[in-house]
Amino acid sequence: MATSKPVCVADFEVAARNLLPRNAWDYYASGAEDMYTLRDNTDAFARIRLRPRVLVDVSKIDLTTRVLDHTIRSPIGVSPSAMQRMAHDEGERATARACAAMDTCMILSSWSTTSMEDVAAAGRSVHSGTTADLPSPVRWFQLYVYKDRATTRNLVERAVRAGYGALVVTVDTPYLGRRLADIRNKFTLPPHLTLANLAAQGQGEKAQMAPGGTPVPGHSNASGLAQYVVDQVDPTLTWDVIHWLRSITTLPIIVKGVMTAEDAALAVQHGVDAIIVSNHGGRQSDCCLSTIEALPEVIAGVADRVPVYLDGGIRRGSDVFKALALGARACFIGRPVLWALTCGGEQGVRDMLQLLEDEFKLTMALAGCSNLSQITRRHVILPSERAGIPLSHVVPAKL
Ligand SMILES: Cc1cc2nc3c(=O)[nH]c(=O)nc-3n(C[C@H](O)[C@H](O)[C@H](O)COP(=O)(O)O)c2cc1C
Ligand SMILES: CCCCC(=O)C(=O)O
Repeated sequence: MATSKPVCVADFEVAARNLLPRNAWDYYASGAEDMYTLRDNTDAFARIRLRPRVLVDVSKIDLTTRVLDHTIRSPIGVSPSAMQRMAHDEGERATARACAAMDTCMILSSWSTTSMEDVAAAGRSVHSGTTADLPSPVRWFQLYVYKDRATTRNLVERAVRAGYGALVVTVDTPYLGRRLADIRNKFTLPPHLTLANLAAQGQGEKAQMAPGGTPVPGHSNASGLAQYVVDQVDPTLTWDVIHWLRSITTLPIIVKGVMTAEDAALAVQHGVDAIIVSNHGGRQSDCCLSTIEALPEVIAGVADRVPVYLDGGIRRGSDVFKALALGARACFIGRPVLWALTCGGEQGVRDMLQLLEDEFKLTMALAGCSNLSQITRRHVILPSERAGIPLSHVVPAKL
């Protein structure tokens, strides 16, 4: 932990940067290519301003929300990020315990360095220790679809058995984005760690990330990770995969990585249960829009038929407020979890989530909202509106 307690998410980042080995820091922090989208994800939030309402009783603020059929304590969940044991020996277990303690949703990566069964048990132990009637923690499993469908099917079946409540299918990664630092570092997983979900199904050798093998599109000189993706992950996926998944599981299906109205409408047509607007933290296609800028069109494409969540660039409670004002039902956090994990394991992640929750609650109070349904489109003002287009042209007043 830093010598003084972090007072904002950025403090966790500075502390983690000083603690992590280069290979791990670069992998966690990088975006693709020139990292325009990575920067835009945060900068675009900063360009949105609030329209606070006053003289509203905000002495009690209710942050609870529902994600699919689960009630969680606040609309701030945890995105899937691979290989968390590079940050802290307890890795994904610590994140699971922190999420359970904070009563929020954790999405576990397919490429965790702890098996999904061990993570499931870790999340559960916090709750079962003291109060028997507390609900099980909300955990979803993020799925990469392997070329080998038997491998994929095994992952899904194990996720069901381990009690995961939904599948989050990542759809923005037919190949890995070009992350220059990882290429320079020839990034691979440190030798004492494995992609535990694959190793647990007897595919330890597939979880090696050695350069060499099938040529990687766009990578004259690939990182071990990019090579692993090109060897294993199915780049032929189409919307048919949703129907295939439906044929093998009854779990709700969420697609992660939708950025346009067209794909949002297709996702609904193909029967998904929810959408996560995500550009993979700017790690896949550089130059695509920030997620907060893409959110309005995705919301329009969905037209209230399924819930829309968002990740990418959330670093402040006010960012969560802005996303909800623009129509997201909840937000998910990526890198800040890895920084907090590095700094203080489970306690670090709890502190970071608490900090974001406190900031969000204060933003609500200062904007005159005492529950989430009171956060509306009229609470935010976009750069185009600041530039002179009157808000009344964009959102009709509902007084
Ligand atoms: C180190 C790292 C690993 C990630 N691993 C995965 C993954 O395994 N599966 C996935 O769907 N997304 C993965 N992501 C993307 C995140 O789920 C999320 O979309 C992104 O980090 C959100 O942006 P933020 O970091 O600005 O909060 C990863 C992101 C990072 C930074
Ligand atoms: C297929 C990529 C695996 C991990 C990941 O999603 C990331 O590094 O961004």
